[in-house]
Amino acid sequence: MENDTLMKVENVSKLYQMGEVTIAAAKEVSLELYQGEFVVILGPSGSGKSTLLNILGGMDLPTEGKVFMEGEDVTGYNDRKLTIYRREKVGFVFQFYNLMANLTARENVELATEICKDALDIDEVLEAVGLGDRKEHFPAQMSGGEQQRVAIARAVAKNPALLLCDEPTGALDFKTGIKILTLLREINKKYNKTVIIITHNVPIGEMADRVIKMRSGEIIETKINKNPIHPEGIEW
Ligand SMILES: Nc1ncnc2c1ncn2[C@@H]1O[C@H](COP(=O)(O)OP(=O)(O)OP(=O)(O)O)[C@@H](O)[C@H]1O
Repeated sequence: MENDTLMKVENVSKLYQMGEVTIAAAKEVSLELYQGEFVVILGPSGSGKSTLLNILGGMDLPTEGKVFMEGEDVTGYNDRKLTIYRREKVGFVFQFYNLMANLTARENVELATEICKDALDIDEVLEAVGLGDRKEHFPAQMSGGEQQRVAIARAVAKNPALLLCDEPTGALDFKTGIKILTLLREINKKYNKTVIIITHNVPIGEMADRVIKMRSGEIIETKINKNPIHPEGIEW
């Protein structure tokens, strides 16, 4: 693991006012993310994982605190700058792929890269995710695992600084899930991308360089894995 800081989260809270009650979806969260690191954020439902992910990804702003990407204060961005931030700095991978049904695998990736400055070669990335021979297939002609590979290619081809994955194996069977985790680790190494997975699936933490545990909007534990295991060694 390299120690160049990519992101800094400083005392971030996200508060929701529900009538008389204030809900803290995130409570004074502070953390640093390093270049090329593979991080798993673990926590049960309602622990604040999505809230943190949305803030890291520039989809939401905190009520309090600051977020820095490569030294720049994202929390000070206006809407236009936030849009550029999401477009150029962050690649998203979701549980349910979110592909365009009427576009082929290649076109899905192409569409995402068209608006990016430093996009990678689409065909090379599709090869890297193991879809070299399925580029012209539509999502309906592909398995869930293959669709998730397209979604990963789409996120990676933008050449973002950060890859945010929200329960990327949540809709997949165990074996396919392991393959997707293996792919995410390969992408992390090959492109030296910082990858963050959020999940409630505890064993996935074993493959990470660092595991961050959340509960009730707070980070309750951070663990560094000196020897993260190969995803094929994970069982759930
Ligand atoms: N827009 C909102 N308004 C009010 N409360 C919210 C809002 N968004 C999230 N919360 C609350 O904040 C807490 C954290 O939610 P969050 O979605 O971040 O958890 P999570 O760990 O991602 O859960 P899950 O795994 O179920 O997606 C929850 O108690 C949730 O109900």
